[in-house]
Amino acid sequence: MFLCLRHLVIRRQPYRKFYLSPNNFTSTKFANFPKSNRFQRSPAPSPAARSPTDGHSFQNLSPLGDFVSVSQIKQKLTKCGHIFEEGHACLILDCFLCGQANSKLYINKVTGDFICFICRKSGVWSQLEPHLSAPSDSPISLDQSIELGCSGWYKISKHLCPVGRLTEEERISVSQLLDFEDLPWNILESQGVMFDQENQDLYWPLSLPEGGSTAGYKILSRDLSESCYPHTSANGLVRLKSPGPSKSAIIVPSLRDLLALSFRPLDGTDVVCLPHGPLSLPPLVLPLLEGYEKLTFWFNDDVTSWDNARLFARKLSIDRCHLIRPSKEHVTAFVAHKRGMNIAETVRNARAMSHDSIITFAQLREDLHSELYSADRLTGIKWQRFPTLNSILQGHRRGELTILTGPTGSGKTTFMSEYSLDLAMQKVTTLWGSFEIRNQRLARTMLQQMACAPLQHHRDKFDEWADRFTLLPIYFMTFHGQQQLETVLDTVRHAAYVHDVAHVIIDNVQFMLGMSSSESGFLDRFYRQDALIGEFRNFATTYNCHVTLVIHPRKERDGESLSTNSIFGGAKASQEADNVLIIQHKMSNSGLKIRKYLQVAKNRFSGDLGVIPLEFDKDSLSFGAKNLQ
Ligand SMILES: Nc1ncnc2c1ncn2[C@@H]1O[C@H](COP(=O)(O)OP(=O)(O)OP(=O)(O)O)[C@@H](O)[C@H]1O
Repeated sequence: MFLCLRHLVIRRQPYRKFYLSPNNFTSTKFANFPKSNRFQRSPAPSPAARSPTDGHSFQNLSPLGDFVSVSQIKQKLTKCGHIFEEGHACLILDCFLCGQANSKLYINKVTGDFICFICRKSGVWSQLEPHLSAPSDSPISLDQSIELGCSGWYKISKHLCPVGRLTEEERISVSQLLDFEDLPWNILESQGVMFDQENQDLYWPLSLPEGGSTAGYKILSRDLSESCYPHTSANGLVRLKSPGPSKSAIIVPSLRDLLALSFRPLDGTDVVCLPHGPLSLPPLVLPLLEGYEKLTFWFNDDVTSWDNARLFARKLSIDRCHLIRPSKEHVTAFVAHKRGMNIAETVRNARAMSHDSIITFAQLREDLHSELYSADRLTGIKWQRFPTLNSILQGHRRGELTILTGPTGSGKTTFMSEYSLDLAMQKVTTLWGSFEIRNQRLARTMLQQMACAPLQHHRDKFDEWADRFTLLPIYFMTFHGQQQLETVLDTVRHAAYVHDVAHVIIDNVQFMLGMSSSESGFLDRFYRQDALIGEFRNFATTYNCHVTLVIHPRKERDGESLSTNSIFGGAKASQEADNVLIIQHKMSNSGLKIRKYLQVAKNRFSGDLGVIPLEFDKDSLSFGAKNLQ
């Protein structure tokens, strides 16, 4: 029944291991690898792992294949006589697959995936490699090619009309809906924007370069929210070109920001709106920004925007990225326009995002100042369902490691499901590694928790709820049962690069420790768990991603409370963790009822500890505040 939940399921496939970690970056092998691309090699998901909505991204086009480093790719290209240009995120060469005039082949320097926007051939390095030395007139047929058009488009298009056909009354109504009095209709018309007369949404084509085709649509709804069609695989850009050649661009998260900047175009500077706003920057979008020498992020000052601007800058090559930093006066481009502020000056004041290896306090001061004006950045994203958790932990912050433990069957998975759902509903991109229970069951629990009602009694509502759930940024790994640590780590790193994942949950780590129960096997498991925790700690820091590890307790004696010492393994788990959460049981005074509570046993951020009662509601499978539809 849950097959129709169209979330990407990441399936790890065997491949030749090859790492580009920050630690081995200095080796000669990778000496030429750009600083911004210090990511580890990632695995290729199988074609079977593709979701129907994700058919267009690099990641989903990746079949099985060996991996190579950027230096190996360069060597191979040179050996086969291909002249390439070293771009910021890609290697760029004339597309020998189609040979059409001006067609370019972009090869991602981190993943090795390739794309040509003219012939629309795309895939992974192992697919391209055999064709590098093929004579140019030999027929080339790649296993995978993508059609960047939108197959389901005709279903929507019957309600759409070009904005040029709107009556004056309709235009006034749209301007009011968007709170945009001086909406520049000429721009909307020239960009081919369409209006959905049924839902009153604006459909803005996401364009691709060179062929000028459409990769999907960015939709601005009447409630001012923005989404994409197709939902996750719309990978083009909305771009306002400045007159004349442009070597720089301002990157804004929303269409209203883009329109606001159309009034005072800056010489030689384009304005670009990302398909998924500040939430993710798919690798397919990187080639579209290759031509710019300078990129300036003008995002909001919320914690997700701030964190992701830094992540995106790493993907795009941080050396060319600038940021309009949150300050007391920080407003979005849309608000700046409404207030008649000096846009050119704001853009001029954007600061470079890269620092030299040695910096002074004067440079750090900027960051500290910005941090103070973005309170959320310090304290993290607040849970809607667990207000007491907010008062103890202050919020959910990137780059931290949390350990959740509790007796067998105490509700660790159920609690973590709701805890992560709450965050995902606030746009925290989440990757679930559920080794113990199948994704179908986990998805059912989450859907029930989102709906706050038992699914089996509301079958008629299933489609409505599933549609809502589909929009949440949640990905599931398809692992089940015992897995190799490296296999899981590779998948997690891949997801961090491709999907900008902000929260990874591993439930539970015992499934990466092997099965042995002999004495030496037991010690070995201790050792392996320490290594595992070290690896995930490293990942959390390097990728600025929050990792939550579910770990079984070491011993469970009836009636005895657990402590940080009860976590399975050595002391490494509690030492490395920033937060330790323990689900505890407590017998009521009458001895008839078991009460559960969540104990915050470690909190590195503020040091505050405490307990949160967990009242389980069986209908909604929920511990959190009720009536939160
Ligand atoms: N407080 C609770 N009261 C009653 N039932 C609960 C409670 N919490 C969870 N459950 C139910 O108990 C079952 C087991 O819960 P869950 O899988 O979350 O526990 P767990 O601690 O992760 O288990 P394990 O130790 O096997 O990993 C589920 O069916 C869940 O719906």
